[in-house]
Amino acid sequence: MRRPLVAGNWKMHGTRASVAELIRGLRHLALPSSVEVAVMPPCLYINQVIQGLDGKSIAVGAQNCAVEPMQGALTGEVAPSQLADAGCALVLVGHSERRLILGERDELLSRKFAAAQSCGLIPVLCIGETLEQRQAGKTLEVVAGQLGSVIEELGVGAFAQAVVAYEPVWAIGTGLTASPQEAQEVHAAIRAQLAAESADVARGVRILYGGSVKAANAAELFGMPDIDGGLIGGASLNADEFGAICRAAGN
Ligand SMILES: O=C(CO)COP(=O)(O)O
Repeated sequence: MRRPLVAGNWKMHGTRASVAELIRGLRHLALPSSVEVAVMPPCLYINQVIQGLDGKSIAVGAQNCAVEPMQGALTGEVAPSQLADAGCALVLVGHSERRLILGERDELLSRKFAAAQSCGLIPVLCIGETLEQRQAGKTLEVVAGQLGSVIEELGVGAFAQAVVAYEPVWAIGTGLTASPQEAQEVHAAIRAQLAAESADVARGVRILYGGSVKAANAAELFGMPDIDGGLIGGASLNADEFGAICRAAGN
């Protein structure tokens, strides 16, 4: 059985004071041991979060990493090896905000994915269609292209130590959520694409759903057979709400 994963992507939110308060809230949560829980603070606060959560079984991840695995001359970037050194366990690769606002493309993302893995980090590959693409009936084609480019570059075996997050762009931060059936259709297609190359990898890989997940809709989404947890944005900034979402993944 796949162990559900719920990860909170804090995006570009927080100050030292608000992060301290969120850490306090997270420390008080009763979390189900059947669920793996992670938070992804802005890079600046990773250290504060790792120290603050000491003893609490919540993993810490980053929202991005450099294309080069090791430290070196790459101004403004953070190497996967540095994230691992700081105590991170995971890293997001290809969040739609980075694809769309910063122009990150599939080829670059395969390199980040490989760089992260070479340092022992678990990459969480984010894929998903825009509203325009969905309305044009291209959802499965877009998602298959984003996933397929990493499979092509690195081989399906790379997904034995990775997570996929399906995040429809139109559902991010909008309050619109894919219905459990809509999400399940895409998750099943993602798993089938992996299964075409390796049944074992497909069976083991966790595919998270992201896009306006809240305590109120989490259980229904997580109840679908191919949804193995969530990547939570806004709702992860509230410890109690985040805790309720984690508990929904454990039921
Ligand atoms: O982008 C997301 C997580 O990576 C989802 O964000 P929201 O939960 O705020 O819609």
